[in-house]
Parts: sequence; C-alpha cells; structure tokens
Amino acid sequence: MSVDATTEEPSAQERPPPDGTAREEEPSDSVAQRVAALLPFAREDRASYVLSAVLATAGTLALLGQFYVIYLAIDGVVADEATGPGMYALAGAVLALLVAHHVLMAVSTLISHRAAFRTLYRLRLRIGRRLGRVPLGRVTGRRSGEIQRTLSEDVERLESFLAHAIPELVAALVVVAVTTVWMFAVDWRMALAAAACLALAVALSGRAVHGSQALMGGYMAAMSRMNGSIVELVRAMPVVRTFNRTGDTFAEARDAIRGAADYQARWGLRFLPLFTGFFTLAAAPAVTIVPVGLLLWTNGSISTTDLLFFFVIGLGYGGPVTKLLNFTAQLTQLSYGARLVTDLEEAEVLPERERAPGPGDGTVEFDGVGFRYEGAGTEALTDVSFRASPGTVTALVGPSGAGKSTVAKLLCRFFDTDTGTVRVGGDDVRDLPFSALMSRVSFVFQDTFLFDDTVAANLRVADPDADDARLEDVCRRARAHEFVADLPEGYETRVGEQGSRLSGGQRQRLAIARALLKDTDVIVLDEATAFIDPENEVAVQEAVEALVHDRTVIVVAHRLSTITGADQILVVDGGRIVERGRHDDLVAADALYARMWRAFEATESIALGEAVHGAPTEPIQPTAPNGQEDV
Ligand SMILES: Nc1ncnc2c1ncn2[C@@H]1O[C@H](COP(=O)(O)OP(=O)(O)OP(=O)(O)O)[C@@H](O)[C@H]1O
Repeated sequence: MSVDATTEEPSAQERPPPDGTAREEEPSDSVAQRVAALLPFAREDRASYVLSAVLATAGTLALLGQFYVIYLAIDGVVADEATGPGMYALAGAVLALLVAHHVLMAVSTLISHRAAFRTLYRLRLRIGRRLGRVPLGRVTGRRSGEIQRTLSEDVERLESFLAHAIPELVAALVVVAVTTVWMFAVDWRMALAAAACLALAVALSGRAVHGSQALMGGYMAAMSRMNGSIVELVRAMPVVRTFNRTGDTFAEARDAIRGAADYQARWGLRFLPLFTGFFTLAAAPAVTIVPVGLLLWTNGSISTTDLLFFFVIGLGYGGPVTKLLNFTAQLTQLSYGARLVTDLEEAEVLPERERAPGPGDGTVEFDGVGFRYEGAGTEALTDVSFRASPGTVTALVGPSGAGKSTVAKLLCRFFDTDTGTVRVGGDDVRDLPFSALMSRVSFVFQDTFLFDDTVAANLRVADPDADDARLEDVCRRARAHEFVADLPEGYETRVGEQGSRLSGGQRQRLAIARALLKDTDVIVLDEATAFIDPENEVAVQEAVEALVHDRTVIVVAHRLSTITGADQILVVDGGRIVERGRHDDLVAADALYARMWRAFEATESIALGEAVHGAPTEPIQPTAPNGQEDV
C-alpha cells in the first residue's frame, strides 16, 4: 500500500496478486531486505545513480545552507550588528544558494531519469527475450494478462525507485546525518529535543506500516474481487444483455466495489490517526524545539544566537525525514512488484540446441509421449505414439478434455514432454533451434491473433519480404481475397484490435493465408469450435483444403463432418489413443468413434436441420503425395 504525505490510503494503482488470491507480505521482510530486493535494478547504471545522488545531496545541502544564511541574518539583526552591505551579501548568498539548489536538483533529476529509462528499456528487452524462450504454454492464456501487467505496471513502478528514491533518499540520509551532528555540536539538549520528535515520528510510522502490511492480504482480496467482477462485467456484456441478466451481474460488481471501498474506509479510519501524527511530527520538529528552547532560554542556559539557530535549522530538519519515511511506507508495494519482475527475468526457459538441423521432411512422429501439466493431478497424455506422413491428414478427435490440443501444443513445443519423444522431419524437437522448428511447423489456432494493423502487415508477419502479388495469391487460395478486396482500403485496411473489425470466419481465413505464406511442411490446425455461418464455414473449409496440399496436416477436429476423409483418425480419450484408422473402419468397429459419429449426426440434423444446411459440410479432401486425390 502506498502512503505519502498527501494520500494516506491505499494507492489506486495497487492491484491484487496475479492469481487472484490474497497474498500477505511476509512480515519477516525488513526494510533492509526490501531495499536489497530493489538495488540490483540500479546495478547496470550505477555510475549515473551515484552521480545523481551526489548532486541531489549537494542540492539539499544548498537548501540547508539557505536556512543557515537566514539564521545569520536574523542573528545579526537581533545582536544589532546588521549593516546594509552585510545584509545585501547575505541576501545574495541566499539567492545563490537557491539557484544552486534548483540547478543541482534539476541536473540530478535529469541524470537519474535518463538512467532509469535506460534501465527500464533494457529490463523490458531482457524480459522480452527471456519470454521468447519460456515454454509458450506458460505465457499464453491466463498468464498473459499477468505478464502484461508486470511488464507495464511493475516495471514502471521501478522508475519511481530509480529516478526519485535513490537520489532523494541518499540526499535525505546525508542531510539528516549532517544536521544532526551539527545540532549536537551546537547544543546537545536542543539537538535531543529535535531528534526525539523525529524518533517519535519514526515509531508511529513503523506501527502504521507494520499494521497496514498485516491488512494487505484482505486488501488484495477485496481489490481482486472488485477488478475481477468489473472485467467480467465488461467481457460478459453481450451474454448479460442477451439473457437480460444485467441486474444480477451489476449487483455482483456493485457489491464487490462496495466491499473494496468499505475495506479502504476501514483501513483509513484505523491508520489515519497514526499517519497524521507521524506526518505532523516529522514535518514539525518545532513541536519539541520551541518549548524546550524557550525553557532553556528563560533559564539562561542557552544563548539567543543558539536558540535562533535551532529555530531556523529545525524547520528544515523534518523535510528529508518525511521523504525517508514516505519511502518506507511505499516499500511494500515496490518490493512486491520487484519480486514479480525478477520472477519474469528468471523465468525457466526451454533448453534450446544451437545445432543446425538436417534437411528433414514433414514427417511427424510421437513416440511413447507422456505429459502432465504443472500442478495437475493426472497425466494429460499417456504413451501416445503415432506417425503422420507428408501429404496426409491426421485428425485428432475425442471427448472434451481428452488431450487433443495437448498433442498439438507438444508438437509446437509449447511444452517439453515428460516421457517419450516428439520428432518433426526426423529430428527430436528438443534438438531443433526454435527458428528451425518454426520453419517446419505452422499452426492455425481457433483464436487467431491479428495485430491492430493492416491486412497486409498481418499477413507479412509470416514473410516480411512477400510482395503484394504473393499476398493476393495466398489470399485467393485461402478464400480471403474477395472479402479483403471489398474492405474500404483493401489490403491496407486496418483490422482493429485483435481483428475486431472482421468476422470469426474472415479472421480464420486470414490466419490460413498467413500459414500458406509461411509455407511450412507441417500444419497444425485447431478447428474452430464456435458455430460460424454456413457461407463462412464453406469458405473456411475450402481454405483448409488449399492448406492441405502436399503437407502434413494435424487437425484437432471438433466437427466430425470435416474429417471423414482424413487419412488417419486418432481417437483420444483420457490422454490415450484408444482407436485409430479411417472413418469407415472406425464406424464399422462400433466403439467410441462410432458412438461419437452417431451423436454428431443426430445433433447436426437436430440443431441445424437438413433444410437449412443442405448437404453436410464438405469434408477435407487430402491429397496423396503423388498429387492424386486420396479419397
Ligand atoms: N494449461 C493447462 N494446465 C493444466 N491443465 C490443463 C491445461 N490445459 C489443458 N489441461 C488439462 O489437460 C487435459 C487435456 O486438455 P486438452 O486441452 O488437451 O483437451 P482437448 O481434448 O483438446 O479438449 P477440448 O476438445 O475441450 O478442447 C484436460 O484435462 C485439461 O483440463
């Protein structure tokens, strides 16, 4: 929770832990441990940060110098020793110190900010490169939002530590130390009075920070619930409206927001007195200096000059301390973010071989493959073996959760297998550099990702050098050219965020065109589960047929009508291949596939109706290696 002099409540920027669960800060983490977690980020540009801290210290000392000069002026007046030229000289000195203070602070800030932005830039690049080698399955889906937030929010938050905290805190520490020694040298009793005030402020702040950390878990949970319900409310808007559930959904979001607000209010009420006391004491050592000073002066045990010294210097004593304590209060949030950033920087990567691959063809082999997802109780795949030859279509079918997509993910090396081997073109995928694997395999997933850019730019992701004629050629083969040509600016039309200006079928056809452009030997196709309109479905099927030609196609099939012509159907159930063969043989075998087929036929005719759909969807027509139609 961020606390500063003006905002004595949890920062609006605070966010719940990525997994959405409450996570309390370990109370054992001391201030020193938390700072130690942050310092490594300053290592690379340490010369700049040191220079910035030195300049900030000089600037803060200049500010203190001003108070000293003012003290000399008052002392001169009180002692009746002030002369015109003397006063002008002092005024000049104040002006010079003021200018020096601002110039030094500005240069310090400039240096620290330049260094901080360099540091953040390099950090983001490093994390980006690291993520490129992390198993893809770990950086997609649910984790992607978390990674995105860490890369933007947590990395950005480090800027406040690097650019502000380092110079300002070093300056504050030096100035407090210098002032304290100076005050003790002048009068130890007065120095003690001033220091006691700050000691009390530190004690209050310690209690407040410690207590607020204990509430961190509950606060995180309340924020997590609120953020979750708001995101769901926005995402689910179409469903909510369709089913007229606005009342229920808004009620949940309203309760969550009210819960978070109540929590913050309770937090504020509990800690406001402590923080108010702390800021008052830290900002005003005069609270103790003035009464003690006047008592000593009345007793005649302190000179007027010394009393004035404390009155004036004491005013500047609390400022740097306030900054120090402020930073301590923000440490929880900063170190929490730093830990997430470090986790990403050190994320486990897939080992990658440098060895250049042999020529290799499009043969895909799974040999005794077993795989369990991290934290899962059972294996997603057990002893899976099959071979898919160039120019053939292999279809993976089976009940939901059977393991079909996992086969596709292991083939693309989203993860490494636990047992057994996956080979592409005769090479173990673990022996292929990623670039070599990706030059052999492309995948077309149902949730096609398109950049918020033009159609042409989205296609050129597959081949940056492709000319316009080639783009048009692949789009024609993927049955995408017609609709692209009809867009307001043709291939130069922007598709919107994640292709939002296109229909699901159009996005898929562009993804297929992109795969055609990449022109790899192996294509992994995760068929869309969502119903698309018949016209689009036929176009998508035609586009898929273009893809199949002369390649090895592995298709995760959800509509059995599309794979009746496949060369090989693998029926997956409970992570095992329980049947394999061609459609007719499997129907004749009258086992799981036959039951699925009968169920599929029944639902197709009920859901869509022969009259609406006409003939069943045209199956994928694989092409034999010799170019002859296989079916
Ligand atoms: N990232 C993951 N972490 C943990 N378990 C997972 C993960 N992805 C899938 N699983 C589990 O692995 C098993 C196989 O999932 P998979 O997605 O391969 O099934 P599927 O046959 O493709 O299902 P569907 O047809 O519904 O897409 C399921 O039990 C699923 O819950």
